[in-house]
Amino acid sequence: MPVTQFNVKEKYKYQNGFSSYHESQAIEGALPIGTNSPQKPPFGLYAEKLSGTSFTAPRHENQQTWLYRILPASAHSSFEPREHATFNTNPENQPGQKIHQIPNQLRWDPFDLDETVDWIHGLHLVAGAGDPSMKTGVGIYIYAAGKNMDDHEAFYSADGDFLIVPQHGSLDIRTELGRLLVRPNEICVIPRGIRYRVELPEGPVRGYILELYQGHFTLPELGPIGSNCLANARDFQAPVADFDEDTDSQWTLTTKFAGHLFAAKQNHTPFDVVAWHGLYYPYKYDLGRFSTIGSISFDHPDPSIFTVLTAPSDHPGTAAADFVIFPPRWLVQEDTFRPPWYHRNTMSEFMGLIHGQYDAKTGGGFQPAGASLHNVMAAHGPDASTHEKASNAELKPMKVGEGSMAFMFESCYMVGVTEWGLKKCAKVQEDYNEESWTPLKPHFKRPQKAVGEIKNGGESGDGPIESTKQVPHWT
Ligand SMILES: O=C(O)Cc1cc(O)ccc1O
Ligand SMILES: [Fe+2]
Repeated sequence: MPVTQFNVKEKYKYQNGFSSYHESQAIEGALPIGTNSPQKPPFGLYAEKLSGTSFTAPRHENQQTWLYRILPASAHSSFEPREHATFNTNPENQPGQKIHQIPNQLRWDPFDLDETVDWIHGLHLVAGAGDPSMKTGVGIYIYAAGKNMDDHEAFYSADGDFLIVPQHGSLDIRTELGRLLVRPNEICVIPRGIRYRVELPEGPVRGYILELYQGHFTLPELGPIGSNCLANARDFQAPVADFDEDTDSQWTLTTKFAGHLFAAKQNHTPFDVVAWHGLYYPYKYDLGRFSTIGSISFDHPDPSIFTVLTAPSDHPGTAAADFVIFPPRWLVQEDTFRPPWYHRNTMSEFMGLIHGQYDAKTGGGFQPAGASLHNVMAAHGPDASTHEKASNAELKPMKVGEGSMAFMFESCYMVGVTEWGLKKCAKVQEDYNEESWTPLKPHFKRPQKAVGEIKNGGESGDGPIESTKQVPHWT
């Protein structure tokens, strides 16, 4: 049924807050009061604990949820391997070959829709780093599906948290903890282990996923920005408890475990959680609510000011993965080359485009549903046409990115590209570098009389006495 044919507000109910201790009960009285695991939980429910961090994780990191359900999650048959030869999303262990580590800048044409498959079979690992079995690294997926998951099938990834970025079509995600409707320009996070099924109420879907094998996403520190802006905690939405009473039908439970699929059977619905409370739950966020910060004087700031969510590595300030967006915003800087600077980064940068045009690439090659990867130290920056425009533009206040939303998965890891990402998808642009940066012309003009040229590196006393802003330009 198209989204427009049911009442969205009726079907999907949310509670607001990031990292908030939530509780929800579909039936009044289903949540035990003052105890997590009473001898007999209310209404004959089973109490079950879902741990998203180790029991002993420090309080500020600890994430767990108590579920009160009709039957425990363990009531299923043994898992059997499924599609072992064809399905593998472990970056370290790709079938028949190692992952390709490529120093080149890479760009992909828009990925195809595929109406023949469901959510599980629409997942394509395009790039990644690390190994889910060691709980290190990330997987970057393109998804494209056109079929609902089977009516009686549920899925979970044991490998990591899914950060889902829809580019086309809506996802109706029924999770154990409740329902989420996630549309383009919104994102959601489904933490490791949470069972869900995906329906496509508006037809085919396509988008991007970052699977985080280590830790969980959190909001970035705001530092001198203060206590508000960027993604505000109250704009994150978690579902409310929503259950079925079905102990009499055959279900398939499929898991992705170390990159491989396994399936088990059970004769009751996995969506039988009547009440829950805790800190470990799926959530969604509308990117339109991001309160963007930027320079109001000069120079182009680091894109970290656009971080929606970050997943820290063990080293403070260095993310295993950042999710960064480039929303519509005003640029007002004076005497500044306003697009991103030319740069090389020790972090890898995978970018996608949900809609519109990204302001750093106006040459036409970076399109919605496409992607780019500027791996560790791969030199990149505005393409020649963007450079030409930006270095000659009259610097009035200007709105950029209107109707547009680009994003970046930035990671401290070198990300390898899979066989699918490099060849099978057949979307890699052969001439990305040649088109973007080879046309750049040198503009350097050595001054006739080298007024300020400093020999042998100069001394600290050689610098101008006045503010640098008053020194005339060289050329
Ligand atoms: O490469 C890119 O387009 C992403 C990016 C944007 C920006 O504003 C600054 C740095 C950066 O890597
Ligand atoms: Fe970059």
